[in-house]
Amino acid sequence: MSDQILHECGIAMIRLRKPLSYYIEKYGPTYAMNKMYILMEKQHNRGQDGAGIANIKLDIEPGHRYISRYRSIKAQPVAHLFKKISKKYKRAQKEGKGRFRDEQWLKENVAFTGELWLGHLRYGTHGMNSIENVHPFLRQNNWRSRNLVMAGNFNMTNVEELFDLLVGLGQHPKEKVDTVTVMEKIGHFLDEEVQTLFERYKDKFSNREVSDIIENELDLHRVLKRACKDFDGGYTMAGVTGSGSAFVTRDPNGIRPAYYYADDEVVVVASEKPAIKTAFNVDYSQIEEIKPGHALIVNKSGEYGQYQITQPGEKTACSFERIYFSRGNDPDIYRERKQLGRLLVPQVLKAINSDLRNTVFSYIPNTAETAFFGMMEGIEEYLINKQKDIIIDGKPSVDSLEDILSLRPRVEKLVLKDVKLRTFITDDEHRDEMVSHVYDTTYEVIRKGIDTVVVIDDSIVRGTTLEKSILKMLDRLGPKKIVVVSSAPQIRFPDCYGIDMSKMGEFVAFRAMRALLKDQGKDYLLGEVYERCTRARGHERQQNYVKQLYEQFTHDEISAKVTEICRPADMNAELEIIFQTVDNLHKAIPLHSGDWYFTGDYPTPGGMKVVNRSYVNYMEGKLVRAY
Ligand SMILES: NC(=O)CC[C@H](N)C(=O)O
Repeated sequence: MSDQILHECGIAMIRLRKPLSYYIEKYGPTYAMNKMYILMEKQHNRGQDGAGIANIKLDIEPGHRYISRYRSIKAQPVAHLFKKISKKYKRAQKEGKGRFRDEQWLKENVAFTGELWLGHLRYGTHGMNSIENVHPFLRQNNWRSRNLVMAGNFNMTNVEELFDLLVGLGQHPKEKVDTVTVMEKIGHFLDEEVQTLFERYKDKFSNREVSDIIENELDLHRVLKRACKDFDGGYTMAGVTGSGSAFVTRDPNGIRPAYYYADDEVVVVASEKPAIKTAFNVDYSQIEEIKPGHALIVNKSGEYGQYQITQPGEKTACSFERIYFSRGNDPDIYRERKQLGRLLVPQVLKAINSDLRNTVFSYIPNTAETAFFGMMEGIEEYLINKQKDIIIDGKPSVDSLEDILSLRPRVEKLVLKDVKLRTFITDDEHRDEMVSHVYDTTYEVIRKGIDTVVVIDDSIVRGTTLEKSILKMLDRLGPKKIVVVSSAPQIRFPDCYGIDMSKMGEFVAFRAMRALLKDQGKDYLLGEVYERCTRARGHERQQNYVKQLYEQFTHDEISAKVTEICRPADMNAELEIIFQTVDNLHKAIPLHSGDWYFTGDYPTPGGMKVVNRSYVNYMEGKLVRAY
């Protein structure tokens, strides 16, 4: 990925299903902490802002702490958290001696030794990047079962409405941060559930007995059904109660990912499968997806199941997870990325005039590497078929047979990513120069004026890194032509379900469409669409009016204009930018069909509102998020 887009959060949950002493004996006292560390570290790709972790101890006597939480916004937040936690363990080992292996002593004296863990990696899409906004969030209460600890990978498109609903319920929230809004909504119905159970049993039992009954009978299924019905967005929300029940619930379209594994020792949940696989060394086929519109609920005694929370809609899981965000060592994702590269081959061959002798193939590190392998397999296949044809035809006339058979695609590592250089010199010209050195290249492998360079990237969002860094750098090598290939289609519309790209005017595809309108004297359409968007404001069901602007042009016209925009002023080589088609995207990634950023087809009414609002913001010159 050359243009950085910030995105995503990751969740990690572990519930030990047997008494703590079982694990102490079998694996040692640090078992769950170690597993949690791996689970979170293997998802570090999902949170650039911070990380947090909470731990709940089951069945603690009154007077002892049973909820612990740490959060960090340090440069390596996961490592920072676990350094602090392991310090506690080390001290306990030193001071406790033999008691370090005693369940009772550990739980009474050492934090983070409970049976239930909830971890989170954050990239914020709402609110600032401050420690207060790092998950898990706590909603505290003196009744154990009313305590709620929450963390999520989510973005709601109707936070304002949800906030108003809370006020309507009689609450008085002190902030508008989306995680608080969502937690307060769930917390409200958790309170009601506890209260209902209390009313039911209070005449027959003492209050202390009722508390126990409540903890055992707490119906999170009912709580979530009531709380989630007004959510509009993409979400995987995880929560645990002070009494030790837990849930992870997923939006009706399955936009955000969630996977789990369970056996008689543990229930584990994570945003990505490879994290579970690596941490617990289980078979891939044993890791299941939490179904869209469902919640995985683990009750206080450790029983678990999936329950329907909202009416599941069409499954439109985010395809960007597969193209770029998620780790590429998931076997399905690996295959899909390769297939994305392979499907681009016909377009690539056209761009290089099938001249493999004078073409060098390369990729932008690191996320485009897998697509690159797929593209090269496709090129090799083409070559073998070509060689076969020539031999079968018996016409090796152009070259000698040996020449034909020895031809191999030329592959070089042309683009290297370096650390960002500090832009301490503040004038624009020098800042641009520093930006251009984020990447470096390999010299003397390109034949000047003869070779074409093909580089594949996973996506092109704003096009600025291409223009300011990569193309300038590659052009200095003196190639005849540069072909940039994007394994993702043109990003035309904003995201509002977890990826931080809601300012439409920044997308290079949008700028291209805008320039084409101007070239063709169709500028008047901008105002027409603006009117439609403003007239629709406040309406629940809206259409995506911005689509009409893109519909004026073909895929190729937009690609050609993107090429023009990204071309640095002083570039010598010819340039061509190629994008994946949406059809091929779906062929490569059939089970994750969420494609609103490419097509404008949002799966929820809130998404339609966001795209129109984003356009209005653009027209009014407001550089703000559209949700
Ligand atoms: N990327 C995410 O999932 C963000 C979660 C939440 N909206 C936050 O800003 O904290």
